Amino acid sequence: MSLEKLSSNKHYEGTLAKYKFRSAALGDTYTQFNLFLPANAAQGKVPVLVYLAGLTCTEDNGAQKGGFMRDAAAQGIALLFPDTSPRGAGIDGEDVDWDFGSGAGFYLNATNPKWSKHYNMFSHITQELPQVLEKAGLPLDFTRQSIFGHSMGGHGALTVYLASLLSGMKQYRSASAFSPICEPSEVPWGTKAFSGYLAGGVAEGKDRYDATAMIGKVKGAVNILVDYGTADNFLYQLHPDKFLEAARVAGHDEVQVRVRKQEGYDHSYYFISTFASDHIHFHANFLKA
Ligand SMILES: N[C@@H](CCC(=O)N[C@@H](CSC=O)C(=O)NCC(=O)O)C(=O)O
Repeated sequence: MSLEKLSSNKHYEGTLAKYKFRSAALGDTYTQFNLFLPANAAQGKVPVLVYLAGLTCTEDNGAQKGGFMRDAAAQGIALLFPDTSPRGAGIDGEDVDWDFGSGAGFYLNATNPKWSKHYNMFSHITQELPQVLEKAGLPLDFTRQSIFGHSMGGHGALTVYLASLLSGMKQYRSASAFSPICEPSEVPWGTKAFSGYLAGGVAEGKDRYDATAMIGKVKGAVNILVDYGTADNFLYQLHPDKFLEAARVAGHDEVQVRVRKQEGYDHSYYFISTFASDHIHFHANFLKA
């Protein structure tokens, strides 16, 4: 599990580096990630904010187009950008569709035997990456960790965060999302992923990986921010209104769950980078508390 550094660039007085390692969680395939370390990481461990990208993305989309680094550098927060799926697993059909298989890991642990050796992005994000980075001696404080993401990655951020609360682990301090798939068990992207990756199909997905179903089960306080655009051509896949309604029914008020409707914005990184600063500052409130 040793890390190989592939590139390094000075960025806002810190460093953005790309690494590669052989992942056990992803079935012994090579995976890559980008890591931004702010300048103050030279003095000691810094908090970590994990960014999960969407369908068709790699570890590069958020790092190159998200516009997150200026504020992360100013706040002294590291940014971790994992890939969105295993690569080159050699599974029949994994490279056929853009919304299933490669580039579309959905941040779950597959239980369908066809996919379960490799498609374990949930374990990769929540366990393997923190262990590998800590073992490598990188100056990261995983006791101060939060998570955010876009679209499929927004679904990932919300469900990883809520799963950690429901398990009692509280691994993450806060979660935020740009145009997340909030109710995957009711929309085409999600039902396709759950039917394919999970032995128990959509019912298993609804129980374990559906933010709208999960938020209703969380009893304690949550720290969640969601932004979506009214001109998003994928809005029918997202259901932010359903997530908000479920949160309110469960007693989570606007301090705990804030869902913002942004007029005229679409699904792109132009939208994400417009509100990037808000999301970094939202997480900084909890990571630096
Ligand atoms: N190929 C698709 C569009 C794919 C797309 O829009 N991907 C989004 C994430 S969608 C949900 O997870 C994305 O982030 N793309 C990468 C980027 O840099 O914009 C089509 O043809 O419609």
